[in-house]
Amino acid sequence: MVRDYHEFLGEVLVSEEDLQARVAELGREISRDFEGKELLLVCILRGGVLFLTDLMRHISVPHAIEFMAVSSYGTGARESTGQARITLDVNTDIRDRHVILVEDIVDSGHTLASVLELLSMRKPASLAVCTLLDKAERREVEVPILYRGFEIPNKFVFGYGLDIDEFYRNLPFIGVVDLQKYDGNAE
Ligand SMILES: O=P(O)(O)OC[C@H]1O[C@H](OP(=O)(O)OP(=O)(O)O)[C@H](O)[C@@H]1O
Ligand SMILES: Nc1nc2[nH]cnc2c(=O)[nH]1
Repeated sequence: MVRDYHEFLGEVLVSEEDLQARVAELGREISRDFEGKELLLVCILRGGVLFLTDLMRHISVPHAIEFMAVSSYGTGARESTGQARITLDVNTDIRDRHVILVEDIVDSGHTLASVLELLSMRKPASLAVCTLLDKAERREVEVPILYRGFEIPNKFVFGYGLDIDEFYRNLPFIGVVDLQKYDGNAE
């Protein structure tokens, strides 16, 4: 049974109000930076979906959207792993286009590093990263982040696209998981 998140919510790290305000700011910033141009927003599934759909409502320059999926291997569901493999590629030619990668969170950096390596070989006009959350303390490979919603501490978070064991992505805020309570009460 999927449990009520109140049973293991440590704290609300970013409220719905603060999230929405920051997403709107990022959208305005991107719109200013790309004025007169056309954009391609590439969302990395699945966590980035809520962020993408809110962000694009605040981007006033013309933009198309595409999706990629990456699977990582290794240590366990709540640890990043150092290896990432593209399992779903964009469905369009990105050559000479202005591309922004949209992510929910950058942790070790391996997911983004793999995607950036692949896409940069295809010679886009520009390639930038927009992430809602940056867990900078955990970085293992440097990745260039142009647009950043919030830098967050090294805690496991959920909500607004981010899952715990695939659930809770629908919550409108970012919460910290109290892992002792979550794992301790697991069936
Ligand atoms: O910087 P990294 O250490 O590579 O971690 C970041 C990645 O981890 C999460 O995806 P996850 O693999 O949990 O998939 P999901 O988005 O489908 O939940 C997140 O959405 C990023 O893509
Ligand atoms: N749900 C979730 N996924 C992540 N992937 C990397 N860090 C995190 C995190 O804190 N929460």
